[in-house]
Amino acid sequence: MMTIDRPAEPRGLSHAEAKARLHQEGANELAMTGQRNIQAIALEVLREPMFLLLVGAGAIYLLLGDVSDALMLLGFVFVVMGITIYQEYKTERVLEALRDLTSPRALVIRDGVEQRIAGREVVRGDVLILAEGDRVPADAALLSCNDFAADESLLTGESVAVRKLAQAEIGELQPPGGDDLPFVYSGTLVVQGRGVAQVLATGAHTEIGKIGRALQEQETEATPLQREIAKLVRKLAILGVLLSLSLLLIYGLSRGDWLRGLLSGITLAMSILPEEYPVVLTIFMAMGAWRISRHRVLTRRVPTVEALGSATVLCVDKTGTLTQNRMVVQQLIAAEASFSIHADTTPLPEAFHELVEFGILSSETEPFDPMEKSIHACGTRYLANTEHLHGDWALAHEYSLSPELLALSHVWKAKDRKEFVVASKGAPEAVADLCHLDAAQLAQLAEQVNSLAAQGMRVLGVARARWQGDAWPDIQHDFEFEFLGLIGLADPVRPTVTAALKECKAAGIRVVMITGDYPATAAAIAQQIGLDAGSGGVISGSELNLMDESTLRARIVHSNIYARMVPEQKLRLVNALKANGEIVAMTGDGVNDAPALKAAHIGIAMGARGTDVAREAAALVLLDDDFASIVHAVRIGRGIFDNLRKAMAYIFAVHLPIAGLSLIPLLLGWPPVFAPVHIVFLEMIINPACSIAFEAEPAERGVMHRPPRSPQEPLFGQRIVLLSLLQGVFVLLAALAVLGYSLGQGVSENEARALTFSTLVVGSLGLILTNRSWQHSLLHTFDSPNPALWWVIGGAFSFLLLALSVPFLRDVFHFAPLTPPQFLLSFASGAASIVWFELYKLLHRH
Ligand SMILES: Nc1ncnc2c1ncn2[C@@H]1O[C@H](COP(=O)(O)OP(=O)(O)OP(=O)(O)O)[C@@H](O)[C@H]1O
Ligand SMILES: [Cu+]
Repeated sequence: MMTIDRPAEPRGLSHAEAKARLHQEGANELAMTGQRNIQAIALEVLREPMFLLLVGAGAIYLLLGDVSDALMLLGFVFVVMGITIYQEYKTERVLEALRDLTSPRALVIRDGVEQRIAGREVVRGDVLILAEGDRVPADAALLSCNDFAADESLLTGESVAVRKLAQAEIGELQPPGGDDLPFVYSGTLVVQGRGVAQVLATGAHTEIGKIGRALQEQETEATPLQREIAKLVRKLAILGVLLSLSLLLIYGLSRGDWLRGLLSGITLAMSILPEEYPVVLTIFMAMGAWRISRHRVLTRRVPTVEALGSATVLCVDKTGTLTQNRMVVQQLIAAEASFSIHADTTPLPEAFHELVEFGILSSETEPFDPMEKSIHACGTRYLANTEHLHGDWALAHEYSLSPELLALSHVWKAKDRKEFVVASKGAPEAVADLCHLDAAQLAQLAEQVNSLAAQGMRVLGVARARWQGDAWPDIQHDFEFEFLGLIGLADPVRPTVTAALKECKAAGIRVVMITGDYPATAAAIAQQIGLDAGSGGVISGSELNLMDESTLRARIVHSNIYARMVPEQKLRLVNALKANGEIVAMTGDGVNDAPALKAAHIGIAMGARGTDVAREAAALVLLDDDFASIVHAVRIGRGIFDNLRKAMAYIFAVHLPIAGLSLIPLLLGWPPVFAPVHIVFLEMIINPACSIAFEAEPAERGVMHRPPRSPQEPLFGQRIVLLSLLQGVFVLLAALAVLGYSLGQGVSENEARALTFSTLVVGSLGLILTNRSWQHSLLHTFDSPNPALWWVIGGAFSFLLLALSVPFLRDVFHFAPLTPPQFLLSFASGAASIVWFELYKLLHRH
């Protein structure tokens, strides 16, 4: 594998050129599927059963000759429709913004500066930097590359990777097929190497665009929560239809007035109709994803928001997630001597010069690996003006790191020498293996490695060899390596990690460290950050290979540190944890992490370090790669689930008195309390209350002090159903009592209706307040701010007062004016109906 000298760094397009071209030739995107515009949303709303029922009710009013009732109802219909469409539109926008954020990015050079831009902004002529794991954003020709191969199966169906070679002359773009061509195609995957390429075609002009195939979002299966809610909705819908039909029959047969019977049937159907449940679920998930994104975590699959709250194990990489991935050479060991690097001006003793020299020779000339960068920096500091720096040597051959041998070698051609110089570095045990150390040397080495690793340092071994001959040996073992020493690199831990780990512990979430690093290093870092290693000790990659599934499942319960793991082993760990019934979140960044990320319940890719492949496989993307952000997301996820449950309990509870008041008076032979217009009024409280007010409710203080929710635990457990039923029953009883009492006092029908309706409205506003917390008293919740809630409650209450006092509205609602004592009676009864739940909370807490 020969390296090709890179041509002088290309400058790429200028910003102005790129902007003009984007304007002229259009964005680099394929037709998207599944977008909803406002017309589509409106159409969907028009097909809703609620809307059809309202139109039906309006038609009946017309038949009955009640033109003003009919018009009023239709007027309200438009208000409710407006609110619904606005909400859905807003949700859609939120989802779209998320899609934009999570859509592919491209690394380009513009004005000579590397920068990440949205894939859709790539234009013809842009210079792209492509690396292993990237999705190619546009059709392009390679200007330079290193050991480059692409998976073009998307276009050709051929799954074997295609080797690419840069060419000096960029010819015409050719269709895919065949090795050693310079062209790469939009949508295909870089599986090996790095390269710089110039864009030849974008958007619909690319090969994939010509096929007219859109990169489809993968089908998402319904989550348990979605299924649970669908089931609930089905049950309630059937119940509603049956009850409404019975009411129609009873009314028609007993009173002979079929049209009014139909109207009452429709009113009842509207009051039971469970249309809020799926809407609320969608809104909560979308808004939740948006809230999480403000903590620099992007949600690629929205239902993950729900899974976050039940995560029991977080499996995280060490380097870059728990630590900063800012490696600094800290200690050198050569033969028996050791040298600590400090800020002072002590020169580096001669004994260590070769160690650093070969450390540099076994690194890239322009390194991007933080370890290699820091070895270079060390050389610049100590070896400047010595004969140990070789800027003029040419790299003749290289052997890369592999999971089987964690070492890499570079073969150099010096101008003034006949023989080649070989430099190798890698995991100490791998380099020791290359050097064929004897038992005594190995024992001494192990001691030295452990002394560095115990301080949390990453340790690299360095070796040297010579080579004469024309052909390169196949494997690194064929060189005669001589061991030069050890380099210890420190990687500071992230300052936020310790606190985040504490939070996990309190929240009953286990944290598991999976690292490619040496066991002692992993253990030392774990100790520094307070990660509990578990009673089973560190498990290494080679030990893991010897375990069968059942052993692994037994051992994994007691061990939280997995060292010297290769990415492929992450999948086994995920599966073992899943088999033990855990809900697993797993981080990853490389190409080989994708299967584990997919298998985990919550795959988390790294935004800064991660590859496109990892991002595509993951459900969440951490923009700052920080472990603490995962914990934030979990906390938000738990809060969202709580709020969802509160909102659902509220909807459930509030529909009961509405349905009861539509049904029971008729069964008792009393005048009907409700017409459709009253239901519409109540919907105008319920809808924003559950979707806006509960959504904005701050998480309860204890969310991270209780164990994860079991995924089997339904949103509506028996206790919750029972309690919300009771909440509804009490409001119903209060309203019925007011109705019965006032009818008994011989007041007019309209007065009785006004009294009952006021009681119901106050009761349902009370339900909102009391359901804000299932732990703390209503008064306690005044401390936690929620402006949206107060708008909803204030608005509803003001509108009630208007409906009672403005003559025109009074007519519409068929109300009679109330005296202040009468209103007070309604208010007090409504408020009293929630007192029991406050007492229940109080007793339950003690
Ligand atoms: N550029 C390199 N030169 C020499 N050795 C390397 C290099 N990169 C990695 N290694 C060796 O391979 C081992 C594993 O590296 P790997 O990249 O798998 O770990 P990592 O992914 O950086 O760590 P983590 O799993 O904690 O994120 C390292 O501990 C080191 O010994
Ligand atoms: Cu020297």
